[in-house]
Amino acid sequence: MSDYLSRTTITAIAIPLTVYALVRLFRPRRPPLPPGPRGLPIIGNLLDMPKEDAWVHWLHHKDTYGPISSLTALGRHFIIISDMQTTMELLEKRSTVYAGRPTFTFAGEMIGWDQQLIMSQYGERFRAMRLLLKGFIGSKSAIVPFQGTQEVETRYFLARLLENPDNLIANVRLSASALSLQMSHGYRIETEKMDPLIDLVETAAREFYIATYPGRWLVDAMPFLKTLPSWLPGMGFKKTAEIYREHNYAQVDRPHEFVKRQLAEGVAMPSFTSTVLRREPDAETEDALKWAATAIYGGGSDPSSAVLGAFFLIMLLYPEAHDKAQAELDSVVGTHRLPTFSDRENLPYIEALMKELLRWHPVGRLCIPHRALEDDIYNGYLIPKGSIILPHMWHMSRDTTYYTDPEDFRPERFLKEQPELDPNTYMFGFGRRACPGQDFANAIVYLTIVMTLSVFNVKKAKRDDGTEIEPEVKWGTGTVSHPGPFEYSITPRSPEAIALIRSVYDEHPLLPSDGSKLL
Ligand code: HEM
Repeated sequence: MSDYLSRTTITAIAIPLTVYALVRLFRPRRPPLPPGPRGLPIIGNLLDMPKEDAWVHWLHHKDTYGPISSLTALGRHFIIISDMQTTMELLEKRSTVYAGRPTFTFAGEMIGWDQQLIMSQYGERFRAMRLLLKGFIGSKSAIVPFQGTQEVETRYFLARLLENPDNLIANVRLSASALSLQMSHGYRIETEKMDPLIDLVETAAREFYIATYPGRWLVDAMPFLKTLPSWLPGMGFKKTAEIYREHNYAQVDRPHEFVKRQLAEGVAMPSFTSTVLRREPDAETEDALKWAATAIYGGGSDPSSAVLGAFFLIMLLYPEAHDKAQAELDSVVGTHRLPTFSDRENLPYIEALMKELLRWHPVGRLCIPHRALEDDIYNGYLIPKGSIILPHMWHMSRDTTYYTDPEDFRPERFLKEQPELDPNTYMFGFGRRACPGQDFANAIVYLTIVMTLSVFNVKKAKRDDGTEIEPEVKWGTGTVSHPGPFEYSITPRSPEAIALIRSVYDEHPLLPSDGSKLL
């Protein structure tokens, strides 16, 4: 009996083991992940993840592991791509596979940032938002109707700069916000005091950075925590999520309702929101509309002001570029009027300077992460579904395959008979997630540069003894990299320039802001 039992037991154990061994032996082998640092049991590469300044942290990956490398932390795969060819092959050619964004329980599900275009997942709602934006700002011709507004706003910028040259960066931001909100909602901001809508948007943006800070919210690693009752100890994050959620939704709903009231009263300014609302959209389209409208100012004003902040710093560091740009403006436009959009095609040096500005200081050095929506195989490596993809744009901007002496700021590289690679092909991102505001962004940058240089000299500040002060070059470490504070001198070029700047108040008297109409 016991013999029989032991034989049965052995058989019962041996059969499944044999089957398991055979399955393993004949199972198609999963290709390896791209190379990367060796991880520890359970936590994987958690200790290899960046604590701050992620783009610097990943710099060495290209030399150590090649153009594509990987890490796995707490079961999540991160793929770092450091060259153009791999990026284009994956994110452009296989764009549907890589059209996702990382998911966050706290920022996404609990606060609702996954409703915002920039964090939304690929699908019908995403496509509806992108389609609405495409018709409005998705091409050079689409933005033409807003050029007049842009010219007036940029002239206000010059006038504020003349009155208060010390507030350069705040003024740049104000201008980008003023323009974006006019385009998105026909909303005129307060310029004398803090505007309530900008206050709300900036609060929500600050909270977004806190909410997506890697490793800060335990609920991202253990999503079940969100279902526990709020009175339990350690559940304070639920209250925080509630407050942040209120701000996130308010920044979307309040300007949208403002436009609806303006339309009802027959006083709505032309804008993205009023144009689509006039077509009486169904509920789904209206929902897509209000979140897409938020993307115009939420997605646009920060990177645009970062690029312009970099422009002013670069003018101090490379005075020869400043002088050449001014000389071109003087010969093409003259000094009796301000440049406009119609001058753009006759200003090749300015166009080259804009490209070099984008390349030399990539404001989004690691792009916005994409997420693989299915398993993919590239060059024999497995990129598992759910992997977070980090395209290292800074590396691309410094690649000597495309750029000679990449550390030099040299607009001439784009004016050669064989121009070097135009950074517009990658600095605005890739595939289905590429920036929808590229032409609008270039228009903002163009007009600010040409109008500023035609009436102001942008130079290094001087000490009392006349010696120049070298500006401090320090770049912010956020997702969008702004320059740190630096000293400068911005002075009008002539009395004629002063008169041109001031003429905006006669030609376009300042209208009252809409701040008080935002309920
Ligand atoms: C010079 C200024 C700008 C730069 C350098 C820039 C760059 C970028 C980059 C690199 C991305 C990520 C693309 C990707 O994931 O592959 C992006 C996304 C985005 N940008 Fe821009 N951008 C700028 C201005 C603007 C403007 C003016 C708008 C306003 C409409 C805008 C709206 C957006 C939105 C909504 C997204 C998210 C798209 C999505 O997830 O589908 N950006 N931008």
